[in-house]
Amino acid sequence: MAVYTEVSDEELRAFLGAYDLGEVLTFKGIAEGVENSNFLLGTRSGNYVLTLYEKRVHREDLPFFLGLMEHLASRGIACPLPVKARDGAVLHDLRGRPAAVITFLEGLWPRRVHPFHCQELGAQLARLHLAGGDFALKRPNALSVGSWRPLYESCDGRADQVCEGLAAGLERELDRLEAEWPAGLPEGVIHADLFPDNVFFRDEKLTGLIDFYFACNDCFAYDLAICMNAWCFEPDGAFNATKARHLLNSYRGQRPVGPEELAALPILARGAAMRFLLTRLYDWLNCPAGALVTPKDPLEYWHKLRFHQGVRGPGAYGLT
Ligand SMILES: Nc1ncnc2c1ncn2[C@@H]1O[C@H](COP(=O)(O)OP(=O)(O)OP(=O)(O)O)[C@@H](O)[C@H]1O
Ligand SMILES: N[C@@H](CCO)C(=O)O
Repeated sequence: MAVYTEVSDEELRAFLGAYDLGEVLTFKGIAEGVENSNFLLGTRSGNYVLTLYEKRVHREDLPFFLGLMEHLASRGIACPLPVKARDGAVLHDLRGRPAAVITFLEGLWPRRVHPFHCQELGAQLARLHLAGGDFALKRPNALSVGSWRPLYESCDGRADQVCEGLAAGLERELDRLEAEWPAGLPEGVIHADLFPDNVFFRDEKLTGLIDFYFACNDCFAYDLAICMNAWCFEPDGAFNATKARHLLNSYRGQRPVGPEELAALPILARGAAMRFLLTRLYDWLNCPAGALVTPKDPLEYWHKLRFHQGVRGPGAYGLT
């Protein structure tokens, strides 16, 4: 999250007039994150997060995201619940943007990832995939392979401003991903952005998942690849096969992963790295002046992508 759109006291009062949340006690912007404008909201009835949906979230997708949180919570996956206003709706407008209030989830996200975090994550990711099985709505992945070249082109040939040679490397990789992207793998609802800052823990136990605003229908193994990239590299860039083994094996303890899914992991991990590299590159080059946001480093994902380019099979991910 971040704050792109400020909300004045009067605007907040008018907006919350439609809810039964009680007197406002605290209200402050959350600097963490990069996608939407988020505020911590404390009222007489409890703590909430107020989100104004920004650039990448389309209004027509919000019923999917908010409905999915309700669905998963009803299936025992701890996640925030959208709060209904008195008119029964969870979505309203604030400063010209769609906005919603969701419940605040207790817990801390891991600043330093240990293998036990990956183990907890793997099992919960599989449970999420299973729990999404009977969710009625569908949403294709708007950030899958077909979107990467247009996203790259929207960076106007400026990739080399970030790193000399990046443009040529990305173009070669896009050709390869477009030619080899797997089809026909088992699919369903995936989170698609399950980074450490979206997973809360208390002691060594996972307590909840947040940030479902990229959730979509896509192959389950792609979600695993996203998590492997986000959780199994060390701060110095080294891949940690022990963490990957914990992640993959605890996932497999809840949902069997077929040989075709395992074989696809290296290319899926390259694609997952490309997806986050490109959104980061775009944001790096187009950071709005005055917004409370720290853009994330695109090159972190270029290094991850380069690692997977050298991988010959899923054995590199700690599997035997
Ligand atoms: N329901 C919630 N309960 C508690 N904290 C929350 C909740 N929603 C968001 N936060 C806090 O706000 C931070 C940013 O939220 P979130 O990850 O949803 O933002 P984002 O803009 O989608 O960013 P990114 O995708 O970069 O993680 C979280 O790391 C967490 O600290
Ligand atoms: N989790 C993403 C930001 C939200 O898309 C990243 O780290 O690039």
